[in-house]
Amino acid sequence: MSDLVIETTGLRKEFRSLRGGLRVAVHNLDLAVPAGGVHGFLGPNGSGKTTTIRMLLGLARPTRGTMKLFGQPVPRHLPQVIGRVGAVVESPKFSPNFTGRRNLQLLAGAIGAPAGRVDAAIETVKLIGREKDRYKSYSLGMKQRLAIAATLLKQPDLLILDEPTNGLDPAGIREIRETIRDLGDSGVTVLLSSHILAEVQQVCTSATIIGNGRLLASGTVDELLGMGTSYRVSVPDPTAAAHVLARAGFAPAAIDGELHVDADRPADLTRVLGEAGIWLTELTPLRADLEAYFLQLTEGEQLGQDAEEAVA
Ligand SMILES: Nc1ncnc2c1ncn2[C@@H]1O[C@H](COP(=O)(O)OP(=O)(O)OP(=O)(O)O)[C@@H](O)[C@H]1O
Repeated sequence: MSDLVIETTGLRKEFRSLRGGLRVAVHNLDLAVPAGGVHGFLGPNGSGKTTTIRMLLGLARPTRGTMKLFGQPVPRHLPQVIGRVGAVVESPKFSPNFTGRRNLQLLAGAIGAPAGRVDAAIETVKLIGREKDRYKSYSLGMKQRLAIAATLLKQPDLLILDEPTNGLDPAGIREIRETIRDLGDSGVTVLLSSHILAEVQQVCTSATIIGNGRLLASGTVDELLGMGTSYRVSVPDPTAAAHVLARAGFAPAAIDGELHVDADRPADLTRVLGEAGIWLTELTPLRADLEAYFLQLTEGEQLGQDAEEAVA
């Protein structure tokens, strides 16, 4: 039995453009989101995140491929699982003249959720103190938190948030990120789509990186941080070390008098050099965040642009 909450295989979505071409928004995407924690769905603008989410929620039809939520094929079995899924994809419609709390009470009534959940949801998203103010007086960040509160009324096991910090000021962003982290810690699986690397690095436990609708990398954030990292190798004899590393299949480079080498696992460098009797005086990772890695992966992608593909 799979413990994946979201699983897509060969997922593809084509849109037909007015000029008769095909725009492939999602290319054969294999997405695997494990249960628990916050999973980042990271990609530049226009890379296919919203399209993928809309397909998962039954709002758009895939051209090809399969999707499962909680191990159930969707959209076929969506009615069986949708009760376990909360999503903030588009701005929800709240009544501007009602208070935040009243809006939630109406929603709770509509879905048959116990009234007690309203206050619990308000507490979770940290709207206490403002819940009796009219919705129209809320800041963008408060509106976003109310939207998340609305999804919590059905106590979802999976929460899908499409770029929830878009358009917020720094304080609003911080609050939403805290709320998302708390939800992940509380056992809800959160899929957080974002084009902001720092956000994924700060909030997520695992992530999938896409560019132009294609999977670029996937794994725990720690794995992604470690992948393809470049190291500065300090040794008494850099020339000898460069020979040894090259013989072992690495590609050492002498940059500004320093020896730099890419490696997935730094222990491999230590071992190879140690076996040749070369002892490191220092091994320093040169890239400590996802930013450079992400930029490297998405290099050559048409960031934020629509990729037109001619009909084959
Ligand atoms: N209904 C549609 N008809 C035609 N093309 C579409 C449609 N919806 C999305 N696209 C195209 O599909 C591609 C992926 O868009 P999508 O909104 O999924 O990306 P995204 O990663 O969510 O980007 P953003 O962060 O800007 O929302 C884009 O090229 C977009 O123009």
